[in-house]
Amino acid sequence: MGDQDSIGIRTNIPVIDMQKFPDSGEYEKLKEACEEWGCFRIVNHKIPLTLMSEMKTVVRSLLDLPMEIKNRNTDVIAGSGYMAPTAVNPLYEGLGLYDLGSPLAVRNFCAQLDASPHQNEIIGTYAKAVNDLAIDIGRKLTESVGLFLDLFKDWPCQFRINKYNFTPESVGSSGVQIHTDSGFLTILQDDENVGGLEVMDKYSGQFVPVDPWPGTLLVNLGDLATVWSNGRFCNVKHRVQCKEASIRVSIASFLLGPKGGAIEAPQEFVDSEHPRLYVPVTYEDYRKTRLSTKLQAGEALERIRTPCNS
Ligand SMILES: O=C(O)CCC(=O)C(=O)O
Ligand SMILES: [Fe+2]
Repeated sequence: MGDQDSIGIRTNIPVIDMQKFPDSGEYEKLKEACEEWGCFRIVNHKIPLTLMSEMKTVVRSLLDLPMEIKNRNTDVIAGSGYMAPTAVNPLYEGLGLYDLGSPLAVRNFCAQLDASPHQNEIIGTYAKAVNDLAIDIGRKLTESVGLFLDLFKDWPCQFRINKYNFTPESVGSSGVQIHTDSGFLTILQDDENVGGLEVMDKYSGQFVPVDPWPGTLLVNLGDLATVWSNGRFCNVKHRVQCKEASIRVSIASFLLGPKGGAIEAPQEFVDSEHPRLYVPVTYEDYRKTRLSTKLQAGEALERIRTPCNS
């Protein structure tokens, strides 16, 4: 699925039209997108375009705050707070909020950054809308493989506001190295003008550029989607490259996993031909494994393999 160039290399990620559900053809496309790419664009989602652009304006101004204010955005869970540029990622910085579904967490985040009541209102509205959309997509994804579960209702969502300080000197270098997301799924509002995001085609190993497409959103599946689906869904490898000398801003919202509960493949995905690949794991434990091993591109899944594949 997706377009191919003249020598058969896939060049475009799939597009899912949210308004076409419950059309069975769209479910089929969604399933294929999850299995073949672990990544797709969504069009005709319910997040108003005005809210998306107002949110971009707000996050740009938060990222422009002085360092001493951004540093007040401290971790709530490991790695959830402000990340300043580092030697490994000198062009990247990000602010973070855990958890989007909690009005109190949103208020705390805004208070730390001295956000105005207007900014607070926009962040709160966006957080609720994206949280609801993540749950809706999660549900459609499970329906696409024939399961009707209310799996995601209480799962926390975290967001990261990413800024890439691209300059003429940095063209050609890396903004964020190759990685997979560790949670279940990610909704990304990428920069409407500045490209640089690339996803890996799992067959060819080649990177495919994800060009900006204003008004749409990108969905990436993470490691826990691979665990839940017993290896059917692809945890897409991706990276951000500096392609042009312009500041790039994106908002990534991660649907992580059940709070404190373990995630495991349902029995429907396990049979003699498809033995259980992974032991049940909580998001928190899996995240610890990723951080302690520094394995960022899905390799940490090997650490939770079922010992005897029963
Ligand atoms: O900035 C982007 O487009 C991607 C960011 C990303 O991959 C992430 O935050 O996990
Ligand atoms: Fe990512």
